[in-house]
Amino acid sequence: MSDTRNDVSRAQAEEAVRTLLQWSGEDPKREGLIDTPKRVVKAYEDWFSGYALDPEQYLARTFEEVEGYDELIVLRDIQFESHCEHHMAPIIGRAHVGYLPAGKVVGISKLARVVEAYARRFQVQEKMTAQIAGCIQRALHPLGVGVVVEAAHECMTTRGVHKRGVSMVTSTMLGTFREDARTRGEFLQFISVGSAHR
Ligand SMILES: Nc1nc2c(ncn2[C@@H]2O[C@H](COP(=O)(O)OP(=O)(O)OP(=O)(O)O)[C@@H](O)[C@H]2O)c(=O)[nH]1
Ligand SMILES: [Zn+2]
Repeated sequence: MSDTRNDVSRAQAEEAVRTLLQWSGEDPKREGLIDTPKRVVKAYEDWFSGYALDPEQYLARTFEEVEGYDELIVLRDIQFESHCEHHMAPIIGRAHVGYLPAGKVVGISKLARVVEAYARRFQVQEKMTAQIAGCIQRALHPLGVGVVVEAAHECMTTRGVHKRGVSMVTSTMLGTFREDARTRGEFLQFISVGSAHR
């Protein structure tokens, strides 16, 4: 892993963590905290790895053998972890993604990869929801796309208003999902049907 990213050296990033520790009331030099800046920077590489990814590229490979399939395709309960851009606090949730193909069909894991690539960035839930839908629209040109995201924002649970058990639900509907109540209804029905994993 490169030592400098986006014009910031690893040493500078670690120093920033040390500053926050000290600002919080800690002694960054005490034994238990010596390696913490290093760990936090490593964790950031994981949590924010999405900036280095090009989500559309995951949808470049399509399956011709299923090109005749012209019904709804839905991947539901795609779990994700993100961070809110206002407080840098975790957003934990799941996304449901559906599209009505117009020829191009992708491997289903790729839809989850698109969600991951956008989740591993600083986010606003509405923006992430629209980004996922827009990416699928641009890459596959389907007849329609629907994305529903349900998530808990830790900036609302562990701080601030301190409300547990609150979920934010957002959706972006494009094409037939927006214009045709039947397609939208079928999608919403698909994602609300009980899953074995819930
Ligand atoms: N719409 C939207 N709001 C978000 C999201 N993540 C966090 N927020 C909200 O962003 C707002 C930021 O409000 P501010 O008043 O600037 O920040 P704050 O003083 O920390 O607000 P409180 O959280 O109410 O303490 C808060 O209401 C958060 O709940 C998101 O994904 N979408
Ligand atoms: Zn927040």
